[in-house]
Amino acid sequence: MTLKVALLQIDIAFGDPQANIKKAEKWIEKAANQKVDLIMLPEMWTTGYDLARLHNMTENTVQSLMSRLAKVNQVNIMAGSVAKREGAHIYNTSFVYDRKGTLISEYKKVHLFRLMEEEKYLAAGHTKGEFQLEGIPAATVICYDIRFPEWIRAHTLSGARLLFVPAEWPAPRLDHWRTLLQSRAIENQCFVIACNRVGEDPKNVFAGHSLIIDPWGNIIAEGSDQEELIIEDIDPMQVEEVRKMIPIYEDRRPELYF
Ligand SMILES: O=C(O)CCC(=O)C(=O)O
Repeated sequence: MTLKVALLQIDIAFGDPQANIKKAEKWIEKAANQKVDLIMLPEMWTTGYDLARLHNMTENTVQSLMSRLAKVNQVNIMAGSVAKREGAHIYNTSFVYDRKGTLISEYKKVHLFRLMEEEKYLAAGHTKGEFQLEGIPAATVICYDIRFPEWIRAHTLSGARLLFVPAEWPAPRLDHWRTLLQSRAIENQCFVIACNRVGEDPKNVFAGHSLIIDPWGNIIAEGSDQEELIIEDIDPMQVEEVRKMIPIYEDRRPELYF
């Protein structure tokens, strides 16, 4: 069984949730018309990194909208991440909805990125981002999380075969983006499906170059640095083939690693 995946590589209006939600709704309809199985958005796509004003912009209506769009279009939606308030804290939180519109995953970014001052405005999550996508073990991590190979390995050790990475990755470190994502795919023998934004905010230019990488490390789809709908088929069975050929999970020596 193959899965047709659509990445919405969009620009994000700084601190303007209404404009961003309207745009996402249009792009989701456009992708759904192409009969895809999953639609994915980037990181913090309702607000961008307007962190100082986030307390006025935590957007909880977006959850019911994503659930409705998933159900109406009978498509899985990996809804990137948005700022979500819980009590006194705001978290960089990702959501996944299945074809019935049911919330099947909620993940709060664990590693906060100091270079963009996340630790000043956001609280860090403490739990893994595992879920089942149409019976396939999958996981979400967010942007900076990919610099922590132990965190990704923790997810693949408990079964993840598909790794989703919503991001707002800046252009000056495009080489890191590509190399880190390819490394995570090769060393964990899993698919990596990474949706980055394009455009700029007052402090950063963003790279685009969203990527879909197979478990052998081949880049099977790559965006440009412009807004774009990227659609690609993936075959999750490829994970088993690669893991059989080079059985790293059997050959690990964890007793020596700490
Ligand atoms: O690690 C990086 O270079 C970029 C990370 C980032 O932009 C983020 O986590 O939002």
